[in-house]
Amino acid sequence: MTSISLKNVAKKFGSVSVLSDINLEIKEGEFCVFLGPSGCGKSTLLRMIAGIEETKTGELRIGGELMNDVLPADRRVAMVFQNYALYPQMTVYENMAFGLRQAKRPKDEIDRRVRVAAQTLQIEALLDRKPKALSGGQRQRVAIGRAIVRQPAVFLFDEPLSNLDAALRVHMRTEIANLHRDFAEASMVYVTHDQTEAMALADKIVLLRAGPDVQTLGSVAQVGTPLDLYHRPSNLFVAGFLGSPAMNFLPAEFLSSDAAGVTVRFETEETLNVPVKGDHLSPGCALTLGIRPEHMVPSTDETQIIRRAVHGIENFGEYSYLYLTETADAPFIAKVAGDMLSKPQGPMAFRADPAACHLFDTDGSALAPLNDSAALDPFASQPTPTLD
Ligand SMILES: Nc1ncnc2c1ncn2[C@@H]1O[C@H](COP(=O)(O)OP(=O)(O)OP(=O)(O)O)[C@@H](O)[C@H]1O
Repeated sequence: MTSISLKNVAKKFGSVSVLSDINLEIKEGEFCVFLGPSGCGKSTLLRMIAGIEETKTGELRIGGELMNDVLPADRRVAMVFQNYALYPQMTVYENMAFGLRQAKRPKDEIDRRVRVAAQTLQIEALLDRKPKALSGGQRQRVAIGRAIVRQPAVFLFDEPLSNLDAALRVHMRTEIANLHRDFAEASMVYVTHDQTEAMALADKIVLLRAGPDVQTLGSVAQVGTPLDLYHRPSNLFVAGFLGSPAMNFLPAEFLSSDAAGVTVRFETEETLNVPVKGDHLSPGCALTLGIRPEHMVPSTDETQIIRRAVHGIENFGEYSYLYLTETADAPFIAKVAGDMLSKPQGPMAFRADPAACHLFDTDGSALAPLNDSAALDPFASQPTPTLD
């Protein structure tokens, strides 16, 4: 049993609170990613699981056992740090063997475990080198190897790839996914502020948010699978955090609600229907419509249309961004296939697929979809194109 459970966990540094009321269940074998903006408390939460930071408020359990007062070395966790934290005076072999020697494991067992881990990570040829003679990617492999040899129940990763260049990050990401497959029973908790890494690796994302100022607390904004958070954000923060370019937000006025959903009107007098529940809303109340750039599809339809002038274009060959506002303050972007436009132009019509539209209440919470499963992945029911 290597599940991790946090109940009403909070954290203060002196008088400054950084985390409040964290309740989480991470299942055995699950790959859980803590994602969120800088300073929201991701690393602090990870370090609390590791035991490097104390947990004085709430309950932290690993495998059902209360860990609040258990020393880091006795938690069966291994942590991989962003800066690798290798001992510069030791060889790769000695770095990987260090924890086992401290634990007074027999010499032949240490040797066997180090060599198996080195083989898994393809660093056997580097065992006699010192860290300064390694590339960034090789150093990170050694740091991961040092975690593997301890055969932990829980792997903790604190932004392990952020010091690597873009190509190597993608490569190491695959290696970490393979590690998860090879150590299927170990739970993995991974901190990053990179949403691509989170989407690619996670079984479950815990998206944390910081308060509006440094005195307010980090808290959980939403927990779910990557696609759950992407397709069904429960609030404006989650909707705006995941996705690049970010989701477009447009102020809208509530007009009516019926069995087909909610109808809203924009300043431009255009109206849209969104399949969400709105029985509780009063006419005229202010809402926010959310639609992702890739769901703004050029169209000749007459209904469900948003018409805007194209003020700027970025062509990337495979796709382009059309900028539909003059200023960058509140960007409104359509991401369209290919390079359909070469210069700005007057009003152009985009169809906003109802299933891909989100509506948010004045407090920022998402209005519930009429059909939960459809909203989770609005395009799941579309047939896969075939090559005839
Ligand atoms: N030892 C400490 N003493 C005082 N404040 C701390 C300490 N460690 C962290 N903090 C504060 O706690 C908050 C959360 O820090 P933490 O490093 O957990 O955030 P993070 O989400 O991991 O950020 P980043 O992505 O920038 O690493 C920050 O405001 C930070 O300044």
